[in-house]
Amino acid sequence: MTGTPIRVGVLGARGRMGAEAVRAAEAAPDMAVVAAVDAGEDLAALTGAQVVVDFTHPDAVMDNLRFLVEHDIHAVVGTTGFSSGRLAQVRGWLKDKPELGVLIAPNFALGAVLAMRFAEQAAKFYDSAEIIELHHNRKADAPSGTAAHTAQLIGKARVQAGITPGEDATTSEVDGARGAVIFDVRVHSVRLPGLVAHEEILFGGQGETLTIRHDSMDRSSFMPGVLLGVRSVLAKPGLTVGLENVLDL
Ligand SMILES: NC(=O)C1=CN([C@@H]2O[C@H](COP(=O)(O)OP(=O)(O)OC[C@H]3O[C@@H](n4cnc5c(N)ncnc54)[C@H](OP(=O)(O)O)[C@@H]3O)[C@@H](O)[C@H]2O)C=CC1
Ligand SMILES: O=C(O)C1=N[C@H](C(=O)O)C[C@H](O)C1
Repeated sequence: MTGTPIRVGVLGARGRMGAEAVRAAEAAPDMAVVAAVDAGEDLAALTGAQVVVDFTHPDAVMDNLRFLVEHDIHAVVGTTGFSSGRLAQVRGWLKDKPELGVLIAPNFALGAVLAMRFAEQAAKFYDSAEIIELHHNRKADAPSGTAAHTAQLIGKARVQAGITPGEDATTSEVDGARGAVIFDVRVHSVRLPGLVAHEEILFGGQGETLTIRHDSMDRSSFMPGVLLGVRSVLAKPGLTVGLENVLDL
């Protein structure tokens, strides 16, 4: 490595993803971990960092982000739970910080990012689509941030193509049996021990179906994306949503 390493802090450092991020950044030749902070610990420990990676909880992430922006620290955020209202709030905080970058990505796994892109492309050709996301049973939020983002991409692509959602003859339903509706797309959440993070995007058309599936078998799958995020956020001011925006897709 030549040059000074990027000073990295990790929030949620003792969690499943945070611990993995600490290990990955420590192993990266161009990074040095200068702070590892978990729940109940003082955020002031992060003030020596150039970039902080956040894998905490949807209830905690906005306070963390406000602190980071206030202290001119770039942020790479994997924590889920970002509504359009929350994103607007972050944009507002960044208005007076023209050099600061925040990257929020619902999924850092390359395959998951590609699956979302492929789903967005397929959405123009099918009026019927449903998503099944499958995760470990320690996950706090449902549906997953990835599934919600995928549904949004499909919904927007359909609107752009002038496609209305296809027929669904269901008139009698046990509550929840047809899943949650996000941007007119049905999303079904499975929670089981043994799983890590999986998503299936199903399209139905005349006499055919198309299934796009991604599996994270291990949390190391997210790390190349996290490290790429840390490297790119320094040169990408403002709010960026989605790793696809720093990949050459
Ligand atoms: N974008 C992506 O690619 C991925 C995103 N995720 C998302 O990342 C988030 C974390 O997932 P995961 O690691 O599995 O969850 P964990 O529960 O394993 O880890 C979260 C950690 O954050 C800690 N924490 C909670 N609040 C704070 C706070 N205010 N400040 C500092 N630390 C805090 C928790 O402590 P305690 O347990 O004591 O509360 C815990 O140690 C989730 O939103 C998940 O959906 C997960 C995988 C990939
Ligand atoms: O909690 C998880 O584990 C994951 N969360 C993210 C999400 O909600 O999409 C990303 C990945 O699916 C793993």
